[in-house]
Amino acid sequence: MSEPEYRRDTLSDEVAIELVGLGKQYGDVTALDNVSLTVRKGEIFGFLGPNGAGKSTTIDILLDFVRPSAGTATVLGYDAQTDSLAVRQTVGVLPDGYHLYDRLTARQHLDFAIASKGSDDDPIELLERVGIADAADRKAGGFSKGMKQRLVLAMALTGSPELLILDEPSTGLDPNGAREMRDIIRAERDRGATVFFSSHILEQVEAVCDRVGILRDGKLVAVDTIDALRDALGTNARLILTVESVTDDVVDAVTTLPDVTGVQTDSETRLTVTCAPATKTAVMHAVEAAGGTVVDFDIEETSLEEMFAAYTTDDVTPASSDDDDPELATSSTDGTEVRT
Ligand SMILES: Nc1ncnc2c1ncn2[C@@H]1O[C@H](COP(=O)(O)OP(=O)(O)OP(=O)(O)O)[C@@H](O)[C@H]1O
Repeated sequence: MSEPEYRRDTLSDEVAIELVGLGKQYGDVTALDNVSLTVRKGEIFGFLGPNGAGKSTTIDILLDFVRPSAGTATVLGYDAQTDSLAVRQTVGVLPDGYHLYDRLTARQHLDFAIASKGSDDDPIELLERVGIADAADRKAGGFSKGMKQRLVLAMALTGSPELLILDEPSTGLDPNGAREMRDIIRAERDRGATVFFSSHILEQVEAVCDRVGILRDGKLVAVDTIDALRDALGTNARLILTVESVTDDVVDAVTTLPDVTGVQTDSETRLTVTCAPATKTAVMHAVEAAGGTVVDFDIEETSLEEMFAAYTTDDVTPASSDDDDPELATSSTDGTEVRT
């Protein structure tokens, strides 16, 4: 058995993508710096990061469009550089800025993809999946941005690949298209495929991803579920209390608590308290001890944007999740589901 075969057999059981110490230098620019990551088979993995973080460079290395300066990338057990033909044959790809042939129809593009993959897919069925079957015999040159994106996705789905690598798949899609994209990504995972995709659209990522990795300046700064990353921030919980009467005593009692950074009286019965997550219970106790009666509460979780900013800018620093307050991880007094 040859060496590449051996590597594929051993690694491909559980691992879809393996990056080890991956680095890429463009002259003085460090596009990737010692990135190590394992994407498991069968998961939907979101690859996030601000503009210029290195997402496309990583994907380009996986597909051997770009050679790394350091480290290795393995795709379904194949070395991305030495076995790049096998990778391209096996993987479904939606690259950044894919070039379509203006004078060929959607059907002809699919025929080409089907022949390249050696699959027996029906081009119309593929076009139906991505919602452009009625444009099968129109030339791609006249397609809108979203239609082009859908056509490239149909090409990526050809041959039911074990792994889909999608670079910004929602680019150019309207809200319906974005929803259909999410449905397709889930359906692909459900049939057993692995989906690795980069995105700026955080709601899209949260809606479908099992785990995410966040790149910043070429470094991988976090890998986990969105919930775990949000919990790890541990900052800026906002507790919105409805109290029978917001008295001065109640406000004073809350304001003097340690780890309370803001108290705002919204109305005679509403108080918004900004505090560390672990202080939320103490706030409720303080209100009651000062003679207030809490009739309802709600907790605002860190928004996706705040979370993304925390991991990718210097303004906010991710903290440990050890100070989470399990007492409040239930529901508010009006039965509304809340999260800490
Ligand atoms: N061919 C190239 N020559 C020089 N620098 C490059 C080249 N390709 C990428 N870079 C640089 O490498 C860094 C990473 O770029 P990359 O395109 O991978 O980021 P990205 O995360 O995909 O960004 P975006 O979200 O804007 O697409 C950037 O600083 C970019 O300018």
